[in-house]
Amino acid sequence: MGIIRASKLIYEYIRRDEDEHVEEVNRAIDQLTVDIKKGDFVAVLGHNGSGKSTFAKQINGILLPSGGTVWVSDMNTSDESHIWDIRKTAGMVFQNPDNQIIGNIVEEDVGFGPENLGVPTDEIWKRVDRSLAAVGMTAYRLKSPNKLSGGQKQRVAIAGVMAMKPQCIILDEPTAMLDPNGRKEVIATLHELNKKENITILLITHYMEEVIDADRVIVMDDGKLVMDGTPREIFSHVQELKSYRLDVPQVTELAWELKKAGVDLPDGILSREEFMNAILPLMKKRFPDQVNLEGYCPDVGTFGTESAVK
Ligand SMILES: Nc1ncnc2c1ncn2[C@@H]1O[C@H](COP(=O)(O)OP(=O)(O)OP(=O)(O)O)[C@@H](O)[C@H]1O
Repeated sequence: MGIIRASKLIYEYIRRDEDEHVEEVNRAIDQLTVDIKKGDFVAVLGHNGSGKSTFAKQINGILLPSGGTVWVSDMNTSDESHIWDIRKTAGMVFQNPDNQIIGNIVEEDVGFGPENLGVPTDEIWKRVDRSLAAVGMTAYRLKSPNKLSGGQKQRVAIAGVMAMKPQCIILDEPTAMLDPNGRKEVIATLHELNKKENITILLITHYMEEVIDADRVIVMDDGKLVMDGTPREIFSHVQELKSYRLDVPQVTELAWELKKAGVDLPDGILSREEFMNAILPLMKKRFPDQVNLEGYCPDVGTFGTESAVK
């Protein structure tokens, strides 16, 4: 059984008037059932308001279910006696690292979580060393977080969560405030943590190119789980994704348009090689003077971003 499980989960935001009468009920999560395997890298996609953040907050016990159940490592989040163990097991990283970083210098910030948990001092330092190394921030340990770039700050926030030794980390749009380089740094860090430390990752994101290397992608719409599969499977369903108001990576969209026009291309996300192999003979035929001898047409490279082309 998985490390995070939700069964028929319902969450309703309820607005009440001064007399505590219910004025409005907004069902943000509607009968969501999902089972996340330990060690998986799972990306959660969904349009604004589809319920992604509400789901994340249920895992960490910030919000408790209105119906159904969430288990983290077999602990029911509705059982108050488990709340601290649940938070140690499932760490949360939010969109804005400034809200999560409190230390005056980086190493102090990373040690803050374990210190609060009462971890002995020498063990705290071991964890700080290990966490900073894992996110590639050892060289910055004595710097003030204010002097760091957005991507570096977010890596410090991730190190701070890692120092609590979680089995999984849930990240709610951790790259939303970062520039493309910062985004790449953070996503690469998450894959390192997942592969080397076997930390389960649940990444909520709006950026399609960030889900391409995930083991599994789940798509939410209107509080429900509407798609579930590998990135390749999910991106094979361009029309369905569009019906949930999700953008498809440019290169996938291009491949889809080419297929509609009769070009023989494989389904799903194309590797650069698959795309080139399929498209180059056609390009050479159509624009013989513009395709160089290495078989690389510079214009093709602009069809998708590096990461989307993979
Ligand atoms: N504090 C709140 N009070 C009332 N309704 C809320 C609250 N937070 C979220 N909602 C509503 O719950 C639904 C799901 O919101 P949620 O923030 O979970 O979606 P999301 O997929 O994370 O969106 P986004 O991508 O914009 O962050 C939306 O209809 C939203 O308006």
